Amino acid sequence: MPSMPTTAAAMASYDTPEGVDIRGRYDPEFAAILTRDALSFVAGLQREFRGAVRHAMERRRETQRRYDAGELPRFDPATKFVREGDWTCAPVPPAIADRTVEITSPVDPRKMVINALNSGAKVFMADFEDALAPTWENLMRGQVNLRDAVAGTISFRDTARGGRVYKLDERTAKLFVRPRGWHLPEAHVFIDGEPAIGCLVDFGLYFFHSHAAFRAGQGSGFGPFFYLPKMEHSREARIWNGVFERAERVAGIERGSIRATVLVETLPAVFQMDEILHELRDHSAGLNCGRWDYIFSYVKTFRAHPDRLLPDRALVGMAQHFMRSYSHLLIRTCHRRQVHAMGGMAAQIPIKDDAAANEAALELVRKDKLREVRAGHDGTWAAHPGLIPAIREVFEGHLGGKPNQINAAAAPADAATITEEDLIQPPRGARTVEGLRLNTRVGVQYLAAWLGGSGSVPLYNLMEDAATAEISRVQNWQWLRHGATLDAGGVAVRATPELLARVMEEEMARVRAEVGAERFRRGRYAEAGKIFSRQCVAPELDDFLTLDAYGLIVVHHPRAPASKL
Ligand SMILES: CC(=O)SCCNC(=O)CCNC(=O)[C@H](O)C(C)(C)COP(=O)(O)OP(=O)(O)OC[C@H]1O[C@@H](n2cnc3c(N)ncnc32)[C@H](O)[C@@H]1OP(=O)(O)O
Ligand SMILES: O=CC(=O)O
Ligand SMILES: [Mg+2]
Repeated sequence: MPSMPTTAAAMASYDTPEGVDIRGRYDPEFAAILTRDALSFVAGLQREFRGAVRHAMERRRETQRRYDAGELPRFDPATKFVREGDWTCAPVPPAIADRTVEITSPVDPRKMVINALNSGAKVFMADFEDALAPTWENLMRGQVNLRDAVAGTISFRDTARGGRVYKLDERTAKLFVRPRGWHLPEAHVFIDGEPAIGCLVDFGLYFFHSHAAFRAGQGSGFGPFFYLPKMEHSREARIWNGVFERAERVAGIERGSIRATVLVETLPAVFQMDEILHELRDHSAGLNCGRWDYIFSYVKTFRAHPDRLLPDRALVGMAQHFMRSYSHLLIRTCHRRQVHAMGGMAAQIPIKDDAAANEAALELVRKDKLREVRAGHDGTWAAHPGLIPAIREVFEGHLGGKPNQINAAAAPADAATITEEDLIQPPRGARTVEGLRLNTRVGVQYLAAWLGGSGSVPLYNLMEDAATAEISRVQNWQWLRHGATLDAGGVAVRATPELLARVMEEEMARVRAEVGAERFRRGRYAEAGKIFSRQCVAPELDDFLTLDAYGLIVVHHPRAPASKL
């Protein structure tokens, strides 16, 4: 735990407008972001949209209660006219016609932001969401990094690498920024006595400081560009559209300047893709298959349906019928509406110490990307710069010089006839105690890293972030809740809290041996183990592990009693 600040800088405070209270640490660098005008802009967004956000979150809970009572997600008969209507989204801005390879990374560390912009990818998605633990320090440093990246002045001197200096190349990737989801509060910024809505802080501060430089540079007259996560219904897209319109009005820039790609990464949202694009039609930059959160959402949506248990996490890939159907329908929907249909993230990352294993991992990435481009995706994600040459080769080889396949109206043959049943068909495969062990080992290590301030980490040669960790948590919960039968090397055993307790003890010992006693003691592994166990056996499934654990990373200055958010 950091001690109370005593320097003059730490005793200074932010210059805030009426009704705004900053409870995060003071830092002169952060103060250049948290200016009175920028905070007034954020407060204006909060005041205009907080009622609609509250309502949307209540509607999520209400809809979930219906799923819990046995209803299945489906297309909404009331918006059939939108799905069947002949409309298109606004033309794609020339600056982002080519999005064949997009790299993602958290908005901090600074070095990673520079590396991502220089990586050779067409787009860099800078993340306040799945890849970032939303500590005050991470969020504010992230804002500083983004401002400097758009200004073109970002640089970094790496003392750990003999003082190597990082700065931007001549050509860089186009920047997209992903704010947090609607559900997350920002407990270091209070507006009118309540925590601000996290994504409005992320969006508002970045937009305020960078829109002019972005449009003049990166966006060639358009922008800034965004990725929007975890929406469940088009009413949530309508709120974002309102936020964009307000921002454009306040900034005095043309309507339709801001563009955003929506991640279709919840099960309810797949039934709303046309409706989401329609709400955002003047601000849309297409849809993306956020496959990891989508799997998480499948479990969450069907939490009360014992007939829809997932097999081991490693078996829930894009070849499963419900996943393939989702990706194919997304491609068809986007191309009908003349916007990009973006593919998702393969979780493999380079393996440094084993050439054969590295080649095998790269081959899996190539296969995944080939499937995507053949199906009609216009671009895809990479988690690491080392994957970009292989992914570019696959996409550019297939597109033959075209920036995308929107006008080719590419879509798989089955896409026009995908049914509600196709989209929810239970995945097939074995459920094993080994799967329970792996979920536990990965979930605990991810949570320990997240509590320590890292939101994306390499574990067992895969990239793990909040979305992939959520699958581990909810899958354990689901198996325990419904007493799933698991295979233990040919013997059938039932998933029970007692089994989890035993697995937890053994896996904690294994993690301790793997990371070493010293790192285990200094890290927050024991605390993470307790939280993860509690979440797996909770009578009611927690909506988000990051929301449940958020209070543990909130640090108020001057120190207030522990947050009870
Ligand atoms: C489900 C989803 O939402 S996916 C999207 C959200 N997830 C992400 O964005 C995860 C992005 N990826 C990462 O965070 C990282 O690649 C990790 C944590 C998985 C692995 O990171 P590391 O262990 O640091 O990787 P590694 O040691 O191989 O890094 C080598 C170099 O590549 C750089 N690098 C690694 N990943 C990235 C990245 N995504 N963007 C930019 N640079 C990167 C490192 O900065 C390092 O640079 P250096 O040689 O100049 O020092
Ligand atoms: O955000 C992406 C995902 O797969 O989740
Ligand atoms: Mg996600």
